[in-house]
Amino acid sequence: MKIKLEVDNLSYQYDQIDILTKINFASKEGEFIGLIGPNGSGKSTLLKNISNILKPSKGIVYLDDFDLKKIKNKDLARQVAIVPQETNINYDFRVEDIVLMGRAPYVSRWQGESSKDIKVVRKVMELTDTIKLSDRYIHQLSGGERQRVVLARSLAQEPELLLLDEPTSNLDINYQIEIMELLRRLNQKDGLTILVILHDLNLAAKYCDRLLLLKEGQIHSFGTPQEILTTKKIEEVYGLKLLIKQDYLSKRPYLTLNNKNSQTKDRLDHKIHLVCGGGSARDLMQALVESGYQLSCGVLNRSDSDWELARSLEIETISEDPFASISDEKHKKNLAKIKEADTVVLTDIPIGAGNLANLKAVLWAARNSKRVIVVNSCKLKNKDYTGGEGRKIFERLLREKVVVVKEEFEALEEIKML
Ligand SMILES: Nc1ncnc2c1ncn2[C@@H]1O[C@H](COP(=O)(O)OP(=O)(O)OP(=O)(O)O)[C@@H](O)[C@H]1O
Repeated sequence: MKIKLEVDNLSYQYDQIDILTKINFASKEGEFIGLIGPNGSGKSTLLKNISNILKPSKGIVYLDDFDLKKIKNKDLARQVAIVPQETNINYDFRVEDIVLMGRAPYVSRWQGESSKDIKVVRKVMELTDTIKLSDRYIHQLSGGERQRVVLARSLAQEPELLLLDEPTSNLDINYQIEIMELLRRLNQKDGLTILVILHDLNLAAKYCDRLLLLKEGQIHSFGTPQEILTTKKIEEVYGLKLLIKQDYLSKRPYLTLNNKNSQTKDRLDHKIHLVCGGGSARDLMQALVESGYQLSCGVLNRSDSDWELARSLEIETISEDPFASISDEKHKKNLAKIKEADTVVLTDIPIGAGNLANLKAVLWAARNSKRVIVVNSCKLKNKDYTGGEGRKIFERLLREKVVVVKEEFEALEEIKML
């Protein structure tokens, strides 16, 4: 059965200092939640409150609608396991014996461990690749090996809710991926509900269903990776401007450092309106933002990949319904943005009926002495889904005074030459 976690109005104080304030959230059954936030924002404290290591100063934690405080320790240990941040173990036991300790909630005091206990221990040691460490002593292990042993011990509890405090912090890149993949399998196949603290936001984006973003002991926001990992929210919480792209296949965000952070903050006094679509501005859009240009986009159909990217970069965008042709209203807005712009860039959009108005808008720009840069690659030359009408407009455009470049990066070079 999948377990549901609910945290109701939880506050926590250390030495009368508020560490967590009014935390409210609920997981769905069998959900994979990432807990993110800067150092000291209260992530570990929240995890400890949920696992009963700390008692909330106010508020209640519910497991499947049962108040956690009222659940007996042994029962709780069958439902909830925690993999702590600190994996130092004060006693020097063999690895296999440490993992076997995870069976304590099941082992009868009189009969000792059963064959089932042994079977579970073997299974979780295989899953965590710790079998080969079975006879080693815990103090002989590296930080990463110890982390996997502690995870194995928690899995041996066969919990329904697994809480993990930075389980990948000591792991090399191979084990990081392996452990996250293992957690995903346990979540998807066995229905294990997971709440995991992660500092690596890309791992969080890749694996979690939803992210709980903490700031100074309060929930800043809670939602899907796409909703949470936006440049705006990350800047609000971490004070850092990151570039956020979207993975082409999974559609999940991924973050890269913006090397020109300071330049981005000093925005250039140059407005660019980008007419794009279908991923044709994938690299250019980010490069322009990174370079500090004031960017607008339009008209883009919602859910188009360029629209998604523009949204994640928080670029002002004129949007149209998915697959709809551009309405008069949106066309006018597009022209208004073009009027404001210093430069208009047309990327390699496919010429479909939906894009005719966009082509007309760029033609209007060129005829009204706007600086227009056209990324003219073969798709635009060859593919016209409008029975020739789009092609005619495009040819008219090329007869105007426009700068034609072949590839996206050349458009950026051209803009920079101004
Ligand atoms: N035992 C303690 N006594 C007093 N204050 C504490 C104690 N443990 C943590 N704190 C404080 O509580 C706040 C939240 O700490 P917590 O460890 O929960 O943050 P975190 O988000 O997990 O940080 P990190 O990312 O660095 O692990 C911090 O300001 C910390 O200094």
